[in-house]
Amino acid sequence: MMRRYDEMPKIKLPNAKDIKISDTTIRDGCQMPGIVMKKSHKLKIFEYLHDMGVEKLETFIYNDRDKDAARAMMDYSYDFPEVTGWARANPADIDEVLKVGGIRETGILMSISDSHIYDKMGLKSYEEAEKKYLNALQYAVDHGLKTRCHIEDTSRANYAFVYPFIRKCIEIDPHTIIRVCDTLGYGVPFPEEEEPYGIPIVVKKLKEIGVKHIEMHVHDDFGLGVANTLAGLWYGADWANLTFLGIGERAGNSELEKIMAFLITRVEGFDKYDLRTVTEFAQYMEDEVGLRVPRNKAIVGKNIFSHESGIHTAGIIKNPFTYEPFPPELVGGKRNLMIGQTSGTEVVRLKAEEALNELLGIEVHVEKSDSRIKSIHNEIQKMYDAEERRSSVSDEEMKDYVRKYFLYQVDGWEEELEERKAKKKLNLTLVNPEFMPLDGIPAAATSLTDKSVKKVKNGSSKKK
Ligand SMILES: CC(=O)SCCNC(=O)CCNC(=O)[C@H](O)C(C)(C)COP(=O)(O)OP(=O)(O)OC[C@H]1O[C@@H](n2cnc3c(N)ncnc32)[C@H](O)[C@@H]1OP(=O)(O)O
Ligand SMILES: O=C(O)CCC(=O)C(=O)O
Repeated sequence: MMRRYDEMPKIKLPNAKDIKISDTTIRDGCQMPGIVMKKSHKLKIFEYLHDMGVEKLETFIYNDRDKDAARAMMDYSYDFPEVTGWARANPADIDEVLKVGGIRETGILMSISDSHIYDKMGLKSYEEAEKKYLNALQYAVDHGLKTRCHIEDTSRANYAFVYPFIRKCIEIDPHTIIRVCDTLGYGVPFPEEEEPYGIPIVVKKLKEIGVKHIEMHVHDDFGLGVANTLAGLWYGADWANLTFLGIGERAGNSELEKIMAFLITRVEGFDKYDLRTVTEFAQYMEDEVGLRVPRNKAIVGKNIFSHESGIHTAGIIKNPFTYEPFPPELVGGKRNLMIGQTSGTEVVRLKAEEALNELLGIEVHVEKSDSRIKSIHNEIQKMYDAEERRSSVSDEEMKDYVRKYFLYQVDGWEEELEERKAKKKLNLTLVNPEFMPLDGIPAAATSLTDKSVKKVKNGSSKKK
């Protein structure tokens, strides 16, 4: 049977036990136009990353602001994320990393594509680029740093230069992490595609030439960030470098929360990570860092556990597994059933029941076949037919519908009530055995009516 999350088979990833996550929200994420992070933001992000179990992060060290934040992060003395540096391929930049004190690893930017070497850097040849980059790597090693070689723009580079160059990097530092930077998102996850685009082939060949550690850093310009990062992991990379919410240059980076949620829920062996704070983390980014999180954003968007359409809500009410990829608790989220244009009667029944429970203070069960449910559904549908309403029906409005159809009628409600009493058609099923109906009318309802009728007559329960 496959009717529960724990009954679903998990995917096996050959090197699952070696895979680790590094974060670049505070580095590449900060490069996003419009994002300005204060030290307090960086520290809070650092804490959230710690809660999630992220192993490492990288940070700039170019000015006192950067250095101060890096030192403050290290002052937490957390085992993880390890705070690492970021430098261009210059001894001077590496000196800045060393000046922070306490940083044991740095990334070094080694721009590898022709346009980066010749146009951006103004270098005259591959040899000149190679000399500059290897010199910086040697300098970092000589100063006792662990290294990462950030091979920038690998997916638009000439591999007749890339592979021999990387061989020389691992001669200098056999344990260096080779970061495959898909800088403009040109990579593709298809195993048959060759260099420079094919991420699987690039990663496989790097392994073949003796690279021990490979990290994926993938931009999302063509929307393939997550697919390419996973392709890298599947073919032998052991690190994924990501940003929370995918913030970063242009279309951003591959999302930390997506990769982690995928690994935790779908792949064997990732219990070490914990995403229970990510919904709150996203809210923090919205409230404090000023980033708007789209409501349909995977994993953390407000809609991720919101359901409105008839078939979906009816399924969810019976078993949330039908239309939820994982339980909301896993990411600190909350299920939200709503009534809107595409809703059927089952969700109206549930929401009516909830409204009654709240209004009456007792547990009430309402049948889907109850004609009043149909009436409420019809009234709501008419509102959408008029094409004026653009939003869902709120819980407050639902209470008004329930007052109108279950507790009294707006026009002639007394007669209707008498008629129903006479016909004994006040057919709420009252689950609470202690509840004593008063002449067939729920007691709480009678005490509500005077006030509520006035409210309805004022028009506050009119269609919105
Ligand atoms: C793809 C990426 O995300 S790369 C990271 C991008 N992030 C950032 O740029 C943010 C941090 N940057 C900074 O604070 C500044 O740019 C600094 C401190 C690094 C340098 O500032 P400046 O000296 O004023 O240089 P500026 O920013 O104008 O230009 C960047 C320089 O870096 C050089 N550079 C680019 N890539 C590399 C590289 N791989 N190795 C060494 N130098 C490089 C450029 O050639 C350029 O120098 P040039 O003008 O002498 O040719
Ligand atoms: O430091 C890196 O990851 C390389 C620069 C970069 O951000 C990129 O290539 O996209």
